[in-house]
Amino acid sequence: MNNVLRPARLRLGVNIDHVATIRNARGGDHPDPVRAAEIVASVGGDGITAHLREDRRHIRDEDLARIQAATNLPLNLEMAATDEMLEIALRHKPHAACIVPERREERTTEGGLDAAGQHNRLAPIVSRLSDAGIRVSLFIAPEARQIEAAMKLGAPVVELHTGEYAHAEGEQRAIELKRIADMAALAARNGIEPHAGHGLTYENVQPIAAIPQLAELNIGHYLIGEAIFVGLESAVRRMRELMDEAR
Ligand SMILES: CC(=O)[C@@H](O)[C@H](O)COP(=O)(O)O
Ligand SMILES: NCC(=O)COP(=O)(O)O
Repeated sequence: MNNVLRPARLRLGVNIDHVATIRNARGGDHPDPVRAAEIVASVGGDGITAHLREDRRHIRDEDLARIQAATNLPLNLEMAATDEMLEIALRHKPHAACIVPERREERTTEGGLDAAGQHNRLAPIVSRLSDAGIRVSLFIAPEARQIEAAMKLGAPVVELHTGEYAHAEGEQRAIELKRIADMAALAARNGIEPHAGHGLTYENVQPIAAIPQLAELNIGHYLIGEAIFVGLESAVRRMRELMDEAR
């Protein structure tokens, strides 16, 4: 492992969707995801991730500009590959757009984007985002054919879905971890910056953070849940410490 080029620092992007989930439960404006973004910035988070779902169950359109105005942190906008979301991304020009699969009836993002099967649908969206100076990321399962598809699409970044790893137990977890490590290495060898995220917690983050090629982790639901008990500052700091220890 020593001869692998490690990105200087593993970045932590904090997904603030579920602050908005709690806000929306009562229809008002508290708690405000913008306040969460400001706290993340104040404790050294490296970016804000927000998923504007088609059903607007958490983050809403008006949140995007407010988040962008509130901090200098790069915004990673998670979006479905639809004309509506493309138009929104082009209007807001986030630092990055992470294209994710979306099904309205799902509780959370259940699998990766089928970049291999949807080349023709994705190609114009990737081009238009890239032409607008938005860094495109594809949220994919850790599979070689999906990395190859990302290469064909010219995506500079892939985010490897860590959900299967997070849910696995015993020997299966080691198998899932190896898939992610192998695919991070494959992506990096082919000039694609690998990120990872979904379902990461204090308990399972370190083996992922130790994968040398990974440049960024995006973590949300667990951090926002933990913030209820210890505050968002402490939760982000603790995650940062665990990530640093793992490297
Ligand atoms: C794409 C992803 O893994 C997460 O950002 C997740 O989609 C957050 O939103 P949900 O919790 O609504 O799935
Ligand atoms: N892309 C993954 C993400 O942003 C956060 O996922 P989770 O930690 O909320 O499961």
